[in-house]
Amino acid sequence: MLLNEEQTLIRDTARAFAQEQVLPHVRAWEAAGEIPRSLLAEMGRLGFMGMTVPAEWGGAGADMVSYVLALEEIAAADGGLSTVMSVNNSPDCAALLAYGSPEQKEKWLKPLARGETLGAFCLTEPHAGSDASNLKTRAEKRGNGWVLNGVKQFITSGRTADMALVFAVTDPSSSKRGISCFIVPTDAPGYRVASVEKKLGQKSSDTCQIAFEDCTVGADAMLGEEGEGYRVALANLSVGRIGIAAQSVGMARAAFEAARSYAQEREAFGTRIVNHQAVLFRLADMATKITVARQMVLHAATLRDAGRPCLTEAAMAKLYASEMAEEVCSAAIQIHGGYGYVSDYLVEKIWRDVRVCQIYEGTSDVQRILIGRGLAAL
Ligand SMILES: CC(C)(COP(=O)(O)OP(=O)(O)OC[C@H]1O[C@@H](n2cnc3c(N)ncnc32)[C@H](O)[C@@H]1OP(=O)(O)O)[C@@H](O)C(=O)NCCC(=O)NCCSC(=O)CCS(=O)O
Repeated sequence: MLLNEEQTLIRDTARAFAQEQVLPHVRAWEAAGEIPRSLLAEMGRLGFMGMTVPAEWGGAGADMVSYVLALEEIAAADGGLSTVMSVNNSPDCAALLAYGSPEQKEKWLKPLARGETLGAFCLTEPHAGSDASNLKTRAEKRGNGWVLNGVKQFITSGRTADMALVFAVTDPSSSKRGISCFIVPTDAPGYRVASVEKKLGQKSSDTCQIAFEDCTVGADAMLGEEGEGYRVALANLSVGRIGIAAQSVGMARAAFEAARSYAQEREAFGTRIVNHQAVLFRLADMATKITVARQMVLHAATLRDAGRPCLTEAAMAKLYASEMAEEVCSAAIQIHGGYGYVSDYLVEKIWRDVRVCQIYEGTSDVQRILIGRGLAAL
């Protein structure tokens, strides 16, 4: 796909930012389990935290193609940071843009899209991941507002976010149509970070279990209509999944580039290892698969920009790109030999970081369900 001038500029800006201001620090942030808030603020100033949000609501007003290009660049520097960016953009900003009232957009979307505040997305529960409508978190009407009780699991930015979109059952007798979405400030009494998970990868971003204990919000906290929450979640997750696919491409590309550089320097059997056909063919396969995945991402994003349905294409992009990325990152370790397995080189980190792309925002098998439904509807 050929990029236009604006898309190229956004990609190049994101690449320079990621390589200069992110990459040199990733080991330190991984060790600290934290990304400096000043960096997120800078990303906000560059327009990366609300990329497809129109300027009137604090965003960059860019298209989806530009968004996935920028996300690939950030992911090529740090997987954890790309996930924070991804959740903030979509589902969070996207859901507020699509379902928020003008007052909600003014109060919550503008600062989120500008990178002045950070968002979390609380759908998953300890017993309800793929089976996302099987929620136990309850929201009960009390006085003029709502009281939330329940536990949410695997919440990106749960400790650092300023606000969260929280999905809770408002009518237990109505199944999927009894779920509503609430905008909850994380300093509301009753929002408690129950634990910060110890993870395989993406350690720079926090992933938390959040307990809602008589967490009280006003009537104006509901996003969308009562009972519309499950739709709000699924509609925005499907778009968010194009972003996860872009992150997968970015991490795979970074591992590929590291392996190519290493192969051009390292010598074995009297020559640089890139001259061994086994290594060169491995690099050729890696580059081909990354290119295929990127085209799938760009295709899904282009459909989205054109206002065309892209549910199946988004699911296909996430499925292929995330599984490809693990394979490519493993091949990059193989090219590095023993050095690929130790922390002197980044490929071991990238391999750890990319694994979750096959799990979060819908596992590979959830993507297969969605693709299968798309095929059945043909
Ligand atoms: C496995 C599932 C795909 C199963 O979905 P369902 O069969 O339960 O859902 P449906 O009955 O098909 O849809 C319900 C409702 O929503 C509407 N809908 C669905 N998709 C869309 C869409 N793309 N756009 C608009 N509307 C949509 C649909 O029409 C129905 O509406 P009506 O009732 O007819 O009015 C699903 O459960 C699934 O995707 N599971 C995976 C969940 C997942 O990805 N979880 C990760 C969440 S991330 C998180 O919580 C924390 C991590 S974070 O990233 O920080």
